[in-house]
Amino acid sequence: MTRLVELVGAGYAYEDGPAVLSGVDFGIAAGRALVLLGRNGSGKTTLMRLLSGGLKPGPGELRLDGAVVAHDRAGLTRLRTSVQLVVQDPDDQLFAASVEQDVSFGPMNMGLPAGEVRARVDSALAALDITALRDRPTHLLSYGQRKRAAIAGAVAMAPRVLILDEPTAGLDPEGQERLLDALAGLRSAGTTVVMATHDVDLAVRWADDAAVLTPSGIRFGPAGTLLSDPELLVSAGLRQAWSPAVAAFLRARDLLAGDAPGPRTPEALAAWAPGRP
Ligand SMILES: Nc1ncnc2c1ncn2[C@@H]1O[C@H](COP(=O)(O)OP(=O)(O)OP(=O)(O)O)[C@@H](O)[C@H]1O
Repeated sequence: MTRLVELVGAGYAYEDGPAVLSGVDFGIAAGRALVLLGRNGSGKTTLMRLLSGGLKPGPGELRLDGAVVAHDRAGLTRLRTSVQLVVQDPDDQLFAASVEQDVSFGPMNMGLPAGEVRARVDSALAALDITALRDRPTHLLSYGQRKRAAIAGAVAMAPRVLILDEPTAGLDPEGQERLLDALAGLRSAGTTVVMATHDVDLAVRWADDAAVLTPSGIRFGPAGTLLSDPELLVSAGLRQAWSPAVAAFLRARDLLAGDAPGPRTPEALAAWAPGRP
């Protein structure tokens, strides 16, 4: 599995504080949907900021395509054309007067020609389904619209890896589905997407791989396996996911073959149940 960006032997402590992360060997593999889970304060945001260059690991190193990233202007500029982080609160990210101005800021700052900037903005707005909001002042957008505008700003940088800190938090169910559709479109266009979330059900449904931050370190593996492990979930302060719990219940009653995947959503269970004995 090719790791686009990775931390090797990495740790981080904020000034005057204890180490938040230590001994981290962890990377983002091309083409996989990766979810980060862990209790409040476990270090998810810190990990994402290390992977996207906002923080410098100490000790350890960050590598992009296998080469150590220098945390200087040239190194970080190169990193940011490949890896983009969208922070949790869109108001920490949006700063320009209109959606178009905000989304075009990154590509303009890269010195791209006007036509290329325009094409990237058009494509990012379309990907997040906010083309109609192009001229709207950012401060007049709804929270969900601001979330999508902030993500569009990162998408306009055409990153290979898009890292999202709790992108669905605060969105209503329809807003969550719209966002997941947008992420599915980005993934099929070749972008590797990583998200931090506290929503274990969403993680099971969405992710290929999971990284679970526990007091004894980061556990990494296939999302379906890791997030069906009750002990791991308890150690990470997470509740059990709905679909593995339902599958275990059905298996215990011989309603589901041992290796068959259970229904992934309540709607799928409702559709599946009538045909069962
Ligand atoms: N700028 C900072 N200065 C000092 N300590 C910080 C800073 N940012 C985070 N921390 C501390 O680092 C630890 C990890 O925080 P981090 O934000 O990475 O956790 P998280 O898993 O993203 O949490 P949450 O789920 O609440 O968003 C916490 O103990 C936090 O108080």
